[in-house]
Amino acid sequence: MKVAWAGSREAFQVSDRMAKLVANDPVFEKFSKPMLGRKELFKNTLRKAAYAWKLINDLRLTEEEAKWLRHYIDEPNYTDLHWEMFVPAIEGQGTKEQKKKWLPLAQTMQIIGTYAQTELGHGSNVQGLETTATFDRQTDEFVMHSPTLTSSKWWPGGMAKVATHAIVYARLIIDGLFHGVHGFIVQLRSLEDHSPLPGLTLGDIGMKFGHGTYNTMDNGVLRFDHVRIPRNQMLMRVSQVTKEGKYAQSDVPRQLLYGTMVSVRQTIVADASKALSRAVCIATRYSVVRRQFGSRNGGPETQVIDYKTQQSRLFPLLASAYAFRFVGEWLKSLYIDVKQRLEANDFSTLPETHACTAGLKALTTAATADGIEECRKLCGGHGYLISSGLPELFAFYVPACSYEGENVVMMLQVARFLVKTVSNLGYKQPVGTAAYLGRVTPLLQNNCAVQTAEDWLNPDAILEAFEARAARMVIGCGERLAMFENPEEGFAELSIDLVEASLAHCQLITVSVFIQKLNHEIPGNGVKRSLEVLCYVYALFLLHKHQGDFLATGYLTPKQASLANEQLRTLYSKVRPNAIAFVDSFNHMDHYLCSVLGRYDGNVYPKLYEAAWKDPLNDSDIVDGIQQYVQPILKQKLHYAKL
Ligand SMILES: CCCCC/C=C\C/C=C\C/C=C\C=C\C(=O)SCCNC(=O)CCNC(=O)[C@H](O)C(C)(C)COP(=O)(O)OP(=O)(O)OC[C@H]1O[C@@H](n2cnc3c(N)ncnc32)[C@H](O)[C@@H]1OP(=O)(O)O
Ligand SMILES: Cc1cc2nc3c(=O)[nH]c(=O)nc-3n(C[C@H](O)[C@H](O)[C@H](O)COP(=O)(O)OP(=O)(O)OC[C@H]3O[C@@H](n4cnc5c(N)ncnc54)[C@H](O)[C@@H]3O)c2cc1C
Repeated sequence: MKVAWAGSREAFQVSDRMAKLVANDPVFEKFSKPMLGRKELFKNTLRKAAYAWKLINDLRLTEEEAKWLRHYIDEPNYTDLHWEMFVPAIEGQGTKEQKKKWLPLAQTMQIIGTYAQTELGHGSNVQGLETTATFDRQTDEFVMHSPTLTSSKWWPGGMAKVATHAIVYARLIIDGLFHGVHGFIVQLRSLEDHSPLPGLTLGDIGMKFGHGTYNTMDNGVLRFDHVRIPRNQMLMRVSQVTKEGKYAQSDVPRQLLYGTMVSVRQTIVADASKALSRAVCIATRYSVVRRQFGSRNGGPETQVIDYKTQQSRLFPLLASAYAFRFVGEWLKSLYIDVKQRLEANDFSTLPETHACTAGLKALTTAATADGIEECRKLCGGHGYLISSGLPELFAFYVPACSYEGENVVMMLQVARFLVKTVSNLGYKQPVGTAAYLGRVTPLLQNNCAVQTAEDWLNPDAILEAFEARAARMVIGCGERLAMFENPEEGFAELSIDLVEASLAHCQLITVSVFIQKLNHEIPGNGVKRSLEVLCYVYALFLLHKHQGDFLATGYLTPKQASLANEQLRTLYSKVRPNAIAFVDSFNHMDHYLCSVLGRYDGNVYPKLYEAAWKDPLNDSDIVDGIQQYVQPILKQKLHYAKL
């Protein structure tokens, strides 16, 4: 099962080796983080990042090993942006010459980069960005400028205090004409003394949600006051500006400029499965340890994991962690395929890849953020302690619903893809994840044939249900859209339904990938049978949660929906015996979980009690302030005007 979760034996070995390397190195201790002030916290992160970079070089780690090392260090910091956005942006949007010049500097960290796209006034709407890059043909330079307060670059990670360079997205202006938003390599700080270069105002945007989590990252604000950069620092794979000031758009889609975001969105889906698996591991292990009520004749109380309500909240999240793991693997292969096609200027799968990365990013991050919070609640009061590991995990994770594409905005991109697919049905057969829309007649006409709860243990019945639901919602939106004279107005008016139809489409993808994974990639019987149970839990949980869609579209009867719920209850009883095996298969070390409740040894109460005494407030019995502010109250016998 560990290999099934890791994806392969080799992947398991790499991640296991890196997890142990981090867990066994005191430099990467993290329990004390919440007690540090912002400056200490940040300096601590710089120290860890420097030590990690030395480890990577001393141990000659591979790129894959280094990714896992950074992952298990589990601390947002400037290297995230450098490796996951700055370098990929140059790789994806730079010319051969630009890659030849900048990549060696970036790959040896002689320069440290960030990705500066979002501004105070615009994040989702990239075409609305205000920073300008005006071409000066006299000097063969671009003049970077922040014309308004809202044009201030705002949020880029690592930009406030560390990054020496940035990919800055700005409006290209030539002779007063706007030629779209493009990326520009801009140096921010001196490589000698790290001071901001002339014309640049740089700072941190302030503390973020949760204490010890994202405040290890220096998300920055940046303003330009007519800063000049050479013309060859505009990323020119997609579009070019000649020395004479002529703008040329290559025969590649302008959306390749968005390629870095697509790349990160597909990694975010894999990250969602990791984050959700951490929370589920903690909540499952604790639910086995925790006993409450149910004692018979002085015997032990009931383990809370045996309550059906606890199972109905926990096991769908366990199943979702596996579903997101598998769909993340599938999405990565889709992304690798599109990257290879782009090399050959084949853009045929770019729209679908964009829709899948956008939609699955939104689906998995929303479900994971909600799931982490549910896991905190599943642990009762102790889930609210920092030592449970859950509050910090939640605070670290929730911005994923906003960054790399705000979730609703992303779902609207899926809707745009689906509407276009439906409008082309007459003369273009949909393929890939939209292929089911090419079979709408049976999907619109045939209703569910399930007669018993057992009938739901059939992948074909489940697949047909999810295809019919999505098809009927998408086609329904298409039909209502057709009634609007102005398609854009119709899209805006129907956007709520369109987002719901997009969610149905994305849930179909996750269910379908889970089924495919079981049918084609999981060998043998034991692991396969166990994962089949989780696949049915995932699918039937979604069907139950969204039964309104299945009923409203006429595909399911209330009886069939009730049979699905009955089967779900039965499935929970099948998950229960393997619950700990499922979470142990994540191979999360105690260091990574950073949770007293989720300890592998289950030794919760003594360790909870021990952790309490580490709080600085327990350094003394009579703490500072008692004499000055509490004793007087006790002695003054003051009271309300009217007792
Ligand atoms: C740092 C990484 C560490 C490891 C990774 C893990 C986690 C991350 C950790 C922490 C976070 C750290 C950093 C966070 C960074 C950021 O957040 S970077 C900034 C992210 N910002 C966004 O995502 C902005 C979202 N907005 C957009 O992408 C675009 O504005 C939007 C697509 C919404 C609209 O673009 P626009 O140009 O206006 O296009 P249209 O809607 O008009 O569509 C025109 C056509 O283009 C197609 N299209 C749009 N985008 C793409 C794309 N990416 N690829 C391919 N095609 C695209 C669209 O479908 C339309 O096609 P049709 O005309 O319909 O055919
Ligand atoms: C922790 C963190 C790290 C980040 N790091 C970086 C970074 O390194 N580099 C970088 O460039 N950026 C970064 N960002 C910024 C991030 O990319 C943006 O915050 C994100 O893209 C959301 O954009 P926004 O803030 O403009 O949201 P908005 O779009 O302003 O969202 C506000 C509300 O408006 C709604 N809305 C917006 N448009 C529409 C529409 N057309 N239809 C319907 N509803 C709509 C949204 O659904 C949302 O409910 C980071 C953000 C965070 C939180």
